[in-house]
Amino acid sequence: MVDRAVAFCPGHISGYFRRVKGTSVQTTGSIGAGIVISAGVEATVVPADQPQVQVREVDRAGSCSTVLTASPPIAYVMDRLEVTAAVTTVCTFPIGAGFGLSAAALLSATAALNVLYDLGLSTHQVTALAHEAEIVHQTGLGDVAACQGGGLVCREGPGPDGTITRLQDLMAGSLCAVTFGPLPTPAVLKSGPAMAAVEAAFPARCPDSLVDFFHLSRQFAEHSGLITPEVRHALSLCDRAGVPASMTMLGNGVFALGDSAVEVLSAVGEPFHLEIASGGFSIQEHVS
Ligand SMILES: Nc1ncnc2c1ncn2[C@@H]1O[C@H](COP(=O)(O)OP(=O)(O)OP(=O)(O)O)[C@@H](O)[C@H]1O
Ligand SMILES: CC(C)(CO)[C@@H](O)C(=O)[O-]
Repeated sequence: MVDRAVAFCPGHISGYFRRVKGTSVQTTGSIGAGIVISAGVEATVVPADQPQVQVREVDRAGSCSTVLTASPPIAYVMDRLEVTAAVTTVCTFPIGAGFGLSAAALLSATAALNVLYDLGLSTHQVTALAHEAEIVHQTGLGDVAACQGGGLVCREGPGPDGTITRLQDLMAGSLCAVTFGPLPTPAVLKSGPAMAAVEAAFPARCPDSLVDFFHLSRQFAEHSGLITPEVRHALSLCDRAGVPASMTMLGNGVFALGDSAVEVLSAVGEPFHLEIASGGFSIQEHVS
């Protein structure tokens, strides 16, 4: 009998995406490209009589505070699994800023619940359920599929079983991001005009390098209609300094590549240092 299980899942920044409506939730999602980042979500689960979720964020000073006391997509997972538990998620990056944290929370919580209650789900079944919750709640489209592994990810088919190519061991140089506040994913995904512009802007090929990824992402961002005034200002500073940069999808923020990126973005915010993760979600610990 396990008393507590802990799992971790990296986050994901989408550079460009296009929604795909399939014939089932598993074939519904998005195609596009992004990077899986080492910052993500750790989920700890313990048995409880009622489903409970606490969403905690650690700020830059290291202090941890509860930012939400509910997470409908995680509650959905418990309902589908017919289990109740107290789930605590902890992240070090802000929620709603384009770091794919809803997907990371879903994958880590589902994986931990599987261990806690010895449910016998395969990795594929854990991923399928997390993706289902993400699609049903419109908290994301392609992040669960991306966070099955690491690297620079190109998804050419929707859902966790779509064709996914991962470029690993990239000569990344320095990567960083700034955020100017949340851009709630469900609000954008539910907007017809926003999604029509996104569809028209989609660059229909995979990147062959990190620099190419920034180039394609920026082309997409420029045509997507999603660039906010703060993002425009930050992108102009990057352009002037010759720093490849684009908008974090879907968040009101910018991510950038290269040794001078931190300095340039420091003029508009406090940059988060990014690392490309080499793998996807995993169980960290279970205590009997
Ligand atoms: N760390 C988390 N732990 C638990 N639930 C979360 C977490 N992050 C997001 N969620 C759930 O997903 C909902 C939507 O979050 P949202 O998709 O805007 O954030 P995000 O995934 O960080 O952003 P994005 O999808 O743009 O990268 C939240 O209201 C919450 O219910
Ligand atoms: C919709 C999205 C841009 C943000 O959650 C991402 O999930 C994606 O690439 O599908």
